[in-house]
Amino acid sequence: MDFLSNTHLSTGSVLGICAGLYITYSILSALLAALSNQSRYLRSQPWVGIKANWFAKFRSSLASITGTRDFVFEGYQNFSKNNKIFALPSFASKSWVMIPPTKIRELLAKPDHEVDLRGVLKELIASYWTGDEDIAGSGIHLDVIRHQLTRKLELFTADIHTELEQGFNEQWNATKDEWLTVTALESSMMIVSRAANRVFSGVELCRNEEYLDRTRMYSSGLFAIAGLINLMPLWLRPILAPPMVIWNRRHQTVCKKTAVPEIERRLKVIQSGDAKGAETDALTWIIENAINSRDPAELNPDKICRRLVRLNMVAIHTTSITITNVLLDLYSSPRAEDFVEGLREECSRVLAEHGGKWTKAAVNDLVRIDSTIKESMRYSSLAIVGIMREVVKEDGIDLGNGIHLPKGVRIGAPNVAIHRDPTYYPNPDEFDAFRFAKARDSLDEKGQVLEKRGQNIVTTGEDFVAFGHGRHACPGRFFASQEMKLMLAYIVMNYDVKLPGPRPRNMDIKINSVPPPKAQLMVRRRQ
Ligand code: HEM
Repeated sequence: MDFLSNTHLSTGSVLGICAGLYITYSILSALLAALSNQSRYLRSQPWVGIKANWFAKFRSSLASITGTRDFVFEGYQNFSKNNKIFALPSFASKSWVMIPPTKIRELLAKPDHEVDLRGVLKELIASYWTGDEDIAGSGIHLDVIRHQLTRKLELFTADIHTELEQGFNEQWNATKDEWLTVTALESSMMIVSRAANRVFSGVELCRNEEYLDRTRMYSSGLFAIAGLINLMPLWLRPILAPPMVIWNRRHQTVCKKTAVPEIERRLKVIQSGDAKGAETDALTWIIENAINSRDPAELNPDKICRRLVRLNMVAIHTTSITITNVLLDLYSSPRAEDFVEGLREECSRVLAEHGGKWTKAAVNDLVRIDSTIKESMRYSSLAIVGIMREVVKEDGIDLGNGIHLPKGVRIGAPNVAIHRDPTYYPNPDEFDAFRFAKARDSLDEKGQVLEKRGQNIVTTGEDFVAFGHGRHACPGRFFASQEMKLMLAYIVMNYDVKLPGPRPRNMDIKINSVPPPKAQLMVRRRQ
């Protein structure tokens, strides 16, 4: 007994000493950080959201959990409009230095060894704790998105449409006579995930409910856990983060169980040189690129599976949230009836012109559909702060007009405020579905759609930053826009849709804004 209680005591003491050391370490690091160049620099900048009261800095960082949007609008009016930078508090993470839209081009022209995106993205998903650091933000699956997927989109239009149709039949299984209530975000996520996985890994996996469920749960779990980890002070993370991720890893294990047999089958086919035996999709391209890399580790089926899961992670939530916003914005608009009529007219006309089949060329002609989605991305920005970068150049960077940002400073752009700036968008607080279609919707003397450059959804700019901008702008946007356009076209042609009440407000959490998970739609098959 003595021995046991002694052991118990000594374990307790060791834990106590460790905790003590850790807290001392945290306080020392906080003091050192406060003395660093970066902190001195931040202290000398104009801040938003800080009121003259007790613990002002701490209270403003706490308020940033749900109040970042207001801070950004305040800073935009007071500083960005005068081409100045401002500092934005951020709870439990580095504060942001917000640059005005006029400086975005200059920032994005800087090479990656001066301003870095990857490190910021890795931190947002807390990849140090949540895992897969070896593939997060780099490598073969990203090359596949950038090159093969975007170039070969036309091969998949019909397949995506087939899966969307099946997905809607399952998720929005309404009749012509009765309204069915569906959960907007959840049902969209199911439909998007099925259609996207057809292109990522073929018919078998995209119709395997367990695989789809687990990839979705893994991503949602990871985003939620990363969000919580990022809210924790640094010293608490090593204690709480490891147990938090254990359960989520289980989803990844089940994904592997389901997908690895298919991956091994493909590996065999492709390695045997039977090019025709392998389906054309992202999985095949990942394997081909892995073979070309001449790195045997890349051919590990587990690693290939983790890449497939990562593809799901970057693609499904972003697309589902965006299409949910589109539906909530469109059908809650006082002009919904006119917009929907205009969209239906366009879809029927374009489909007839293309022989009744959805092809990439047909989707390209959906100018009003394109505009409606783009308008919603402007009006209900997913990112409150975007173009996230960190200065990694030793002696900092210059952005002209005397703006110098030292190493370690985290940079962002005021997305929400740019998208509501009347200089770029007349009546910015109105959801005008055909805002971007008006210039393109007229026909020339040969009956061709007049293409006004820069109006379509995939074109990014200093005034449209929903997909980022510059060389790191979302490489999946061509794929995402094709999927979302086919989806909206399918909805307006096949369903009547209404909201059970007013549009529910999106939920702001730090720098992101998402539709409430319980937001509902009422749907009915068209008469
Ligand atoms: C509507 C849906 C989507 C939205 C709103 C969106 C938005 C974004 C944004 C804002 C960025 C950061 C760009 C920057 O900072 O300049 C980004 C990066 C990225 N997105 Fe998307 N995205 C969407 C869909 C997709 C899809 C479907 C894929 C894959 C098929 C994808 C893959 C990626 C990747 C790999 C990156 C990192 C790029 C890099 O590191 O250079 N995204 N996305």
